[in-house]
Amino acid sequence: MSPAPTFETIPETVAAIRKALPEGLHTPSVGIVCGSGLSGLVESLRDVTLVPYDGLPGFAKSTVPGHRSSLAFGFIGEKQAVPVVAMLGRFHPYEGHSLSTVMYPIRVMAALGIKDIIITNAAGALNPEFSVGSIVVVRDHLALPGLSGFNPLIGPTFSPEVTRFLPVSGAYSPALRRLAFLAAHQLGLPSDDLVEGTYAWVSGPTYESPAEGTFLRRVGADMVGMSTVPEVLAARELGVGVLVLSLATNKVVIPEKYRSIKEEVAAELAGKKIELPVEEVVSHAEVLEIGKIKGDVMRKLVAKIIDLIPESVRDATQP
Ligand SMILES: O=P(O)(O)O[C@H]1O[C@H](CO)[C@@H](O)[C@H]1O
Ligand code: HPA
Repeated sequence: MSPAPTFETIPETVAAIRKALPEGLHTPSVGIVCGSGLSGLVESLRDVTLVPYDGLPGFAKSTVPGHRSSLAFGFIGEKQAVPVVAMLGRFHPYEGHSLSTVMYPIRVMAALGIKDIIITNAAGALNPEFSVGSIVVVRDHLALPGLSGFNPLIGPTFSPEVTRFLPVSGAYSPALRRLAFLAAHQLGLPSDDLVEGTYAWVSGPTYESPAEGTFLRRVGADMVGMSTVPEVLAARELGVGVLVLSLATNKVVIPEKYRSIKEEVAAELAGKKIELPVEEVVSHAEVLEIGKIKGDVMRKLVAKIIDLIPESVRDATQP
């Protein structure tokens, strides 16, 4: 496991990044986190400067296929040239990274000056009304590891300035969520493409068993994934406005009724012909494939949302 970075290394990391950047990009106002297979979001950026994670104090290397290990700085927007920084690749606890390492890039982006962050991820759909390819504007979360003793903010507070007891009831900015739906409308996306829901954070790296999927659905989750929530907490702790967009890359297997091998054997012994069900299995290859198919829509949506964020909002800390 990489050593946990602390707030004391932030100035050093910020200085190393700024040294690699042209003047106009020193203070990005919006951050973007690219989820699995979604690094193509960078194609919306103009005048890009890449800063590899390798060599940045406190940064690790992403080991997951579909995650590059670089920060991309550039400008987005038709109406205005908004300076942004995108993480091409994130860190997940299941890779063996500490939660501090997972949150560190968000804290660095906040120190660089971002006021808002758009966090994207690939996730499994639990809500039966969602289709593969739906984009979910996250309105709330269920932090399963957090509820069971692995809250990312356990331990010494990150810096003397942040609160010990972070409220998360309003973590997902209503103002930014509103802009997401306005942006979808302006892009002419079909209304079913963009929906709202609650994201359940699990540790992974296994996908959910049918019983786990059933449990998560019953307790109110619409989507499930292995990332994002630590990043949301790190951003909110520092007053950064948060928008999370989850791409439904697969449906989580939630059986209406379990297949009964006992009944199948009985039927076989009685000489009856039975039809065997097709077993559904999720794979990361499928997750990346949907990311590729929907990547362009996600890219246009994120660019449009950034274009719609009024300067007054970008320049003020989100409520
Ligand atoms: O959340 P992101 O990084 O998009 O990736 C999602 O896809 C991977 C599983 O296929 C897991 O890492 C899950 O969290
Ligand atoms: N479960 C957890 N994480 C995921 C999934 C899933 O089904 N799909 C993509 N990331």
